[in-house]
Amino acid sequence: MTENARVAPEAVRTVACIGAGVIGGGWVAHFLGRGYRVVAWDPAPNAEERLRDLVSAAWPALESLGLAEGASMENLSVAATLAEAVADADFVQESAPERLDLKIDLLAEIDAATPEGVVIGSSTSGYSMSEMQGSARTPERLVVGHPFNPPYLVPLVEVVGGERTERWAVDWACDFYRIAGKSVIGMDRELPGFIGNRIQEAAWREALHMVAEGEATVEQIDLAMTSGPGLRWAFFGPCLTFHLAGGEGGMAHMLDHFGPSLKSPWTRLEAPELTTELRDRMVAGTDEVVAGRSTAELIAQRDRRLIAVARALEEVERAEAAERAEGTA
Ligand SMILES: NC(=O)C1=CN([C@@H]2O[C@H](COP(=O)(O)OP(=O)(O)OC[C@H]3O[C@@H](n4cnc5c(N)ncnc54)[C@H](O)[C@@H]3O)[C@@H](O)[C@H]2O)C=CC1
Ligand SMILES: C[N+](C)(C)CC(=O)CC(=O)[O-]
Repeated sequence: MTENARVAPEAVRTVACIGAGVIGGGWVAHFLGRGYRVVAWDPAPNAEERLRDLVSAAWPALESLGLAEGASMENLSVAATLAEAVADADFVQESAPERLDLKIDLLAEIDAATPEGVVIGSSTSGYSMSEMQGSARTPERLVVGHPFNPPYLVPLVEVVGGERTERWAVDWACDFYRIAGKSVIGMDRELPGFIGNRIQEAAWREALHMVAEGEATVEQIDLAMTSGPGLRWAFFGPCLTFHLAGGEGGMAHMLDHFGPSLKSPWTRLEAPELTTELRDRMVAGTDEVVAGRSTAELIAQRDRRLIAVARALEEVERAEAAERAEGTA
């Protein structure tokens, strides 16, 4: 149902990036690295210089990952006005500050200036599109495309529409982001914080509780994640990781064994009721992800990946230390 779109996702040539700070600039670098022409607009007086610096700094990483054919920093232009930036766009990515009033007005302005049938994605990290699309004339083409920082290296983008978004726009955006090299989660309903932020904000809230109450230092919290769960989450995620915590009994044994501790005061958050339905859903969902692999196979995969991540980090750290010693870092 993407016939409502002006161009097919695979025919996109020009992307407009509105707002070019940390995330907008990261999107610009990503799209350039993938061979698109990018037109950016940002109202800050030093925006162009800052953006070109960000892209230049990102370029070596993009080169080492492999640039798309024709990819070049020369394909970036910075427009003088928002209307100029979106005039020839096949897709628009909005990455302005996270303020609801600003997003509502800006998305209406982008919508009014953007050619018909062009999908507009917002990088918002928490607002729902239903909250933001109220003033747009054609809200049916507005979607959330929530990235992770930096968008040119972290692949995930979460895509979801609002109450007034049409299905074709969500499908189109999912297809486009995939073609543009992203790992896409297309969501069929709006959730506060989407999926990734909902998970990481829970950990973040606990970290802030611990620092506020003097229970742990920032260093301890970061070490706890980078030497612990974070290493595993890079490849298995919390569900498959805890499946292995149940040994041969897998997720079922894990929930039966450790489920009651969800109610213990380890966490300051309200715990969900571990109903039979939730337990069974977790076990079935984990079985799908396991896809027939034995516990031994999963352990071997996990260990190979842990070693690979550790080696890769060591290599980077050694290179940085050598650069520091040479005074180049
Ligand atoms: N920083 C992060 O880690 C992440 C941020 N996001 C989302 O990305 C969006 C941008 O956040 P950041 O890049 O971190 O903020 P930022 O403050 O680094 O960049 C915002 C940019 O928007 C520009 N701007 C200000 N008013 C504007 C307007 N009316 N129209 C267009 N641009 C305007 C600013 O000059 C600035 O360059 C937010 O919605 C945020 O929630 C999403 C994922 C991660
Ligand atoms: C800090 N943040 C909530 C804006 C972070 C994100 O939205 C995603 C990320 O990059 O972790």
